Amino acid sequence: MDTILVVNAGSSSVKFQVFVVEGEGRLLRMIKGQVEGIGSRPRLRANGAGGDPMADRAYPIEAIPDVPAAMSVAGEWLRSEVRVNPLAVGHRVVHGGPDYERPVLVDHGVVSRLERFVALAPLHQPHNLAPIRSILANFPTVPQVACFDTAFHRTHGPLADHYAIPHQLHAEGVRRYGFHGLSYEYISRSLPQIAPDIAKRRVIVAHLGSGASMCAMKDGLSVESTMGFTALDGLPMGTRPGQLDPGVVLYLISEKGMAAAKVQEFLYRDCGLKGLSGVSNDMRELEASTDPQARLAVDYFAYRVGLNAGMLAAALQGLDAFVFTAGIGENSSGIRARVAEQLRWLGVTLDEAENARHSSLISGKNSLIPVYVIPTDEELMIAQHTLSLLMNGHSRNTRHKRVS
Ligand SMILES: Nc1ncnc2c1ncn2[C@@H]1O[C@H](COP(=O)(O)OP(=O)(O)O)[C@@H](O)[C@H]1O
Ligand SMILES: CC(=O)OP(=O)(O)O
Ligand SMILES: [Mg+2]
Repeated sequence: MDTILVVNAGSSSVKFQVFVVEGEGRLLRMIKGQVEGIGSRPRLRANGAGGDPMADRAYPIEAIPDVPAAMSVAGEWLRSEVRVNPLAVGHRVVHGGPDYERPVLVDHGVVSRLERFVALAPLHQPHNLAPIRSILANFPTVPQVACFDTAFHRTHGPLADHYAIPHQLHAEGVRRYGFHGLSYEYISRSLPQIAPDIAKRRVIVAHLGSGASMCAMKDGLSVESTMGFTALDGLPMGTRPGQLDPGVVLYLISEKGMAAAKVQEFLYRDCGLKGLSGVSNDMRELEASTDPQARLAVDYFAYRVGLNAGMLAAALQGLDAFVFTAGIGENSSGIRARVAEQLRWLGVTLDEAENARHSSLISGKNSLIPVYVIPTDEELMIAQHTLSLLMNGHSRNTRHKRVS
């Protein structure tokens, strides 16, 4: 049986799926699993093709303190209990920089070029590259494909791609890349089936997970995003602040004497919902808490989603649909209701019962803008890209520009 293994390391989870490759390049999902709750309540869950449970194990926080530990647990489970022996492995790689605008077959040269972006995505890039390196070393004949979060946003025009800084920096690669592109690509490809009337129109997709961003789509393509050069900008996240006056960073350096590495650690790990609430980085815990700071963090999150929706609606010059996806967007009816409140001025209303049921269409009958919940599937996108590179035997991406 030919299979494709997909690995997706996020900031609070390691997700994996195994697909069987059937005739005519059809993919059939065989296993879907994740180690989630890294840093809060680690848990390994995996289901088989029909959703049948294959594993559900909770771990103490010290047993899986970080993404590498989660990767080992997932890898060990796949090796010992599933004995996967894949035809190819597809990886999510968060930062593709200015060079990579589509998925690419990986070799040592590609890995070293992608290493240059580790500093631009320190929560993700090292963990995306580690399994690639390990498979290259141990199974050098297994083809591997890197699929980039940044690639889907390469359709941005110059206004969305620039910061107001001297041009030389843009030429070096200091650009507004945008992330979560595999998730947005999946939503873009799903919309024609789910909502054919709006698929080609002006849509805001809110990818609300541990990392969170929003994308303005027109005709199924990304025209603007809340994230930029790194995955720090835009919405508040589990442990990242989102939009922040750069003056705060200068203050940390000049007044608090923080070195660059300390500032990086602070911005990626100590801010966001965790920093603001002082309670948790996990939205489930914040929603369950009566702590006033936890309440503030939840309100702040919904408020900032609303503010950013206004910005993206301006980029689109109107709005025809709003889509929720990812961990919070798919599972928290409470956050969706709060966000919808923030969008009331646009004529958005929710149907409470449909929202509570996590239905696909959750807007009220008289809502001026339809609101959808679409579970994302970054791993399916990666598997499809991996298979198509295998079948078409595509060459490696060769445009290489300087980044720093
Ligand atoms: N039922 C729920 N209610 C509220 N938040 C949830 C729920 N389920 C998951 N989440 C949130 O989703 C986050 C994980 O989202 P996910 O998209 O998987 O993130 P990542 O890919 O960055 O690890 C968790 O940190 C948690 O805050
Ligand atoms: C780019 C990013 O923030 O990814 P994730 O949400 O998976 O952490
Ligand atoms: Mg994710």
